[in-house]
Amino acid sequence: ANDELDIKTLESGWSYHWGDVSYNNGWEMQTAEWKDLAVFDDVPGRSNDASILWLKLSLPAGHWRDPYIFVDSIDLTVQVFENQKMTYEFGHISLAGLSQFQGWPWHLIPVMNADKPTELYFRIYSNYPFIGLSGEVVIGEKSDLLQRVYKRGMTGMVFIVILFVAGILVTTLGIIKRERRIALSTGLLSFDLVLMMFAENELSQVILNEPLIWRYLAAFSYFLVPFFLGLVVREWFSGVVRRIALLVCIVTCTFVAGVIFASVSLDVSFIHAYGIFDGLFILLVLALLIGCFLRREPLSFQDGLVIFGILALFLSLLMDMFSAYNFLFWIAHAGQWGLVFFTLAMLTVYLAKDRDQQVSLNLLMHSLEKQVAERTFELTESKKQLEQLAQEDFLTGLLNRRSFVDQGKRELANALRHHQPFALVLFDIDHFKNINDNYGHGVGDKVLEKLADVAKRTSREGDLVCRYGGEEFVILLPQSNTNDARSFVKRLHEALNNISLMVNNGERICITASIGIVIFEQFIAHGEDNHIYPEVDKLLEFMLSQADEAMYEVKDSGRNGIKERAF
Ligand SMILES: Nc1nc2c(ncn2[C@@H]2O[C@H](COP(=O)(O)OP(=O)(O)OP(=O)(O)O)[C@@H](O)[C@H]2O)c(=O)[nH]1
Repeated sequence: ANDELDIKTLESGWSYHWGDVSYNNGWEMQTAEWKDLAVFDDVPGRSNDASILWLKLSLPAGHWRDPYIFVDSIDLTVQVFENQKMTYEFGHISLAGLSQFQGWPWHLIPVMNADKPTELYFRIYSNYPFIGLSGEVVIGEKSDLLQRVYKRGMTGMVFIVILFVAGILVTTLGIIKRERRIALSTGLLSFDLVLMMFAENELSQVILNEPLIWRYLAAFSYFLVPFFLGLVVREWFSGVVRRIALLVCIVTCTFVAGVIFASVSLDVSFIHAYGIFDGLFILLVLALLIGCFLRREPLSFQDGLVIFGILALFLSLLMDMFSAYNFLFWIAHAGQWGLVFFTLAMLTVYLAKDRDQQVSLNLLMHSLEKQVAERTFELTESKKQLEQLAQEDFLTGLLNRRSFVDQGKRELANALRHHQPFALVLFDIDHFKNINDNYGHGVGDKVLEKLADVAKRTSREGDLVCRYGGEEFVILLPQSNTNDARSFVKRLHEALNNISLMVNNGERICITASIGIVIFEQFIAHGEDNHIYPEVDKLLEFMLSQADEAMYEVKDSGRNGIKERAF
């Protein structure tokens, strides 16, 4: 890029002089003792009290139209002289050689007479451990240099935008998903990093030429990184690391409060805090990382991603730090990659967490639905059972009296509507009392069960078989004419007579029954205006009483027989 744009790195032609040299009352540069400087950003032989360094740059003649020298950064303030005139000043260095920190912007220093060999003198002030020029020092056309610095700034802006968008995404998603604390802590950290990166970006200086303000913003957002990182870790992890994270937050806040107090009350510039903070930063983030690994539970994929993010952030800031201390060569945007990795890792974790929640929510819904379906099925079943129990006679399982009356009335109404004949059979076991008395109630029950079984099997599907009283049974036969009813009652009589039950002593019990039958065929044939019983509601009652009477006639005439009444 340097070749394309005709930009040259200024590697040679430098010499230095520690301490001030008179330039105001007589130009003493020629008499001052200059030593050759191989690398301009690491000037040897500084004594403890030296806060002024002079640098001399011998420039050969060049063919420039509008030549400028670009310097990445200067510690801390500078005056530049050419032809015994000050041509550039950043900050103000007094005659007595005192100055104040003004921020760390990049510099474009004009070169007035570049068409012939010229000498440039840099009067640099610093009460900071570092003094001199740092980063890149190049010469070129002003427009080329600006183009380069803007390009670099724009690259940085891409990282900033990614970080900003990721921050907004995480925060919004978190708020929607009601995970405010994780969302806010991650969002705050992202926005803190955005502020730090923007304040340090080349373009911030173009937007507002106030390097000191940008430095304040950059410094305090940097100092607060462990605090927000601590918040994220606290929200994300459980166990001992939460306590470590709390400690990290407290230490960071105390540090920031101390820096503010020192710069306001003790008039100590906050840039001195950088050196202390860099060490503290390493300790705090290491503590957080170790804390993350101290957990008893195994690390999940998401935990791993969070740790990876913190590690990337840590390494990138470490690289930035090292390059600032000249341990590493100047790496532009080294740190920014780490920040982007961190935010993207957090975003991925967040989305993964969101997906997991969705999946477990679906699973939960599924199992809930299943449980509800099972319970509903059980309830319906028990309801059915209860309904059946309410209709059944508990001993024989036949219809009980109440449900027989209900269903019987419905059947009769149907029969009348469709003009179909029907019959009703009522029977009673003869001398049942004797069975109870002779063999016990249990045997009596067995006889009743057996009898119910026989009655059920003898009748048809649609017949209503009911245990009407103790040993009294009723069967309603819908759609049965006289013939059907007679043949049924005959079959029933035989079946009942055939019942035999073996008791314990080997004796056989046989039973007989007295049966009354009422047949309604003529009534139906003559229509509902029949004078005998027009009221449908009372029809069943009437049939029952008629059957009862018929049955008692059998009893009176010696039992074990059938009596019929027809209407
Ligand atoms: N084992 C048993 N006995 C019952 C049940 N319900 C009623 N009984 C008995 O049935 C008998 C009915 O007796 P009765 O009304 O005198 O009539 P019976 O002995 O059958 O004589 P007749 O009907 O005149 O032939 C009584 O002894 C009742 O205790 C029951 O659920 N189980």
